[in-house]
Amino acid sequence: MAKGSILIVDDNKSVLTALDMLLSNEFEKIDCLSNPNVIPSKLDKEAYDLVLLDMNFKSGVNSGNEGIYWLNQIKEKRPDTSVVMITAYGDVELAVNALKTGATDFVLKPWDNTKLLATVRSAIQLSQSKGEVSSLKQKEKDLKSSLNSNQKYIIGSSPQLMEVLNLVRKVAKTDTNVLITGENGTGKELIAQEIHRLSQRHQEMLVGVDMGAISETLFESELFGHVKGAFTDARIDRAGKFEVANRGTLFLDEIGNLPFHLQSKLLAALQNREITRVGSNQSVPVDIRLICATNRDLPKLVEDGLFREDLLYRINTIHIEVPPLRDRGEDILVLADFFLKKYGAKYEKAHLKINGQAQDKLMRYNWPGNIRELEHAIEKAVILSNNQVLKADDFFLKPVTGSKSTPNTLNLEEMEKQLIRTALEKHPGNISAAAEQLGITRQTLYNKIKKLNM
Ligand SMILES: Nc1ncnc2c1ncn2[C@@H]1O[C@H](COP(=O)(O)OP(=O)(O)OP(=O)(O)O)[C@@H](O)[C@H]1O
Repeated sequence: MAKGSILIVDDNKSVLTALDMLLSNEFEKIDCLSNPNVIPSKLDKEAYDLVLLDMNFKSGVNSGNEGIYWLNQIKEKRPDTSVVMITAYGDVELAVNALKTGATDFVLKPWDNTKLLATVRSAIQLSQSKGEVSSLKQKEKDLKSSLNSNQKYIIGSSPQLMEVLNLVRKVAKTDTNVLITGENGTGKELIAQEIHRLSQRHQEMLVGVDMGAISETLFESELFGHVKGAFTDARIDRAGKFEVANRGTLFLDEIGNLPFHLQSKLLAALQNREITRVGSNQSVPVDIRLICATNRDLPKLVEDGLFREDLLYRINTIHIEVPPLRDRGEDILVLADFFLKKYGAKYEKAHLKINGQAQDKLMRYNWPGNIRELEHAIEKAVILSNNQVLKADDFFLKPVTGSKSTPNTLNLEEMEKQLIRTALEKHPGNISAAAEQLGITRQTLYNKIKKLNM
């Protein structure tokens, strides 16, 4: 017996009985109604794959209007249900009218059993496919909203961060391309997520691609998709990131790592707003909002011939620079407190605190790994400490070395900062000793720390 539920509505009892007998041999569930007024309450209780609906209920009136009326009612209540109209009159106009209103098909009385069964089967199939499409669409919607709800909060209250967030709010509502720059771990991806969340595309996907992690051979297939057989491993058709992000936002992270010879392919897709899957010759239009991020100096890469100037112009309509954590003053402690609560809860160590000396240490450190490094430092301290109050020694921070903290282009102010930092690192929590090492008084050191916004 085939899967399928059918509601037959006809005021002619003998028609109802004949159809019931014919169809109940073939399909799982058949219900009959002789009074169409019961249709709405019946449909409230049950979803049918098919309604076989009489066109003319009032004897002597063959306008078909009552059938059309009930057809509309059914479509409104159950848009996925197929409706096949039954009429004794071969009126083509009526049939066309019913089809235009949303009927799936038309059957004439007296009917031919084989033909009627074929019509019913295909109408049921259509309704079941529509149901599947609706449920897939719903699943897609749920998936998108659950993906988008994984958004993390942006913590911080420094004027530097506020400036960034103001810019984010301004550009989010537009469709302009945005380039986000900043050191590793400053929160560039988080800013991209925030732009998407505040944009008109927020119900669609934010699709991220790490341009530094895609192998050159798979670049085109990853971004533009491929058709079955395009290359040895292409066993099925597959959409690329551009297509998946259609109507949403495409986030190209580490754009500065994209090899030069692939940049023109990306540029072409962005300019033409269409892509062609690998192995296909059909172009597909795509509607995406583009956000790129990098920790590299793109104008310098252009100067060195490593990044296309036309691509840079295309991606940086709006430029957002995310400042490093060391320049965000108060944010260090605000974020430290946030991560303390987060990991305190995770490792079941509630009400942890950071003492003054440890706060000083966190404030003075230059955080080359930015917020990511701060988060790891706090997590580690929470795991390893046995006390309620975390002390300076609980934070294992890398000694300030390497090119990031001492670039060749230090100016006088930066050199001063650097020297003060090193002295403070050497004498954690002991301002007097640090001042002595620097050959200045304690008060002068305080004044300098304040003036240099350290
Ligand atoms: N303002 C913030 N509030 C809370 N968490 C933050 C904030 N900024 C960054 N983070 C967290 O720090 C980590 C690093 O952030 P993110 O990945 O966005 O940085 P990024 O600049 O994109 O890094 P990379 O350049 O290495 O890709 C993430 O776990 C992120 O959730």
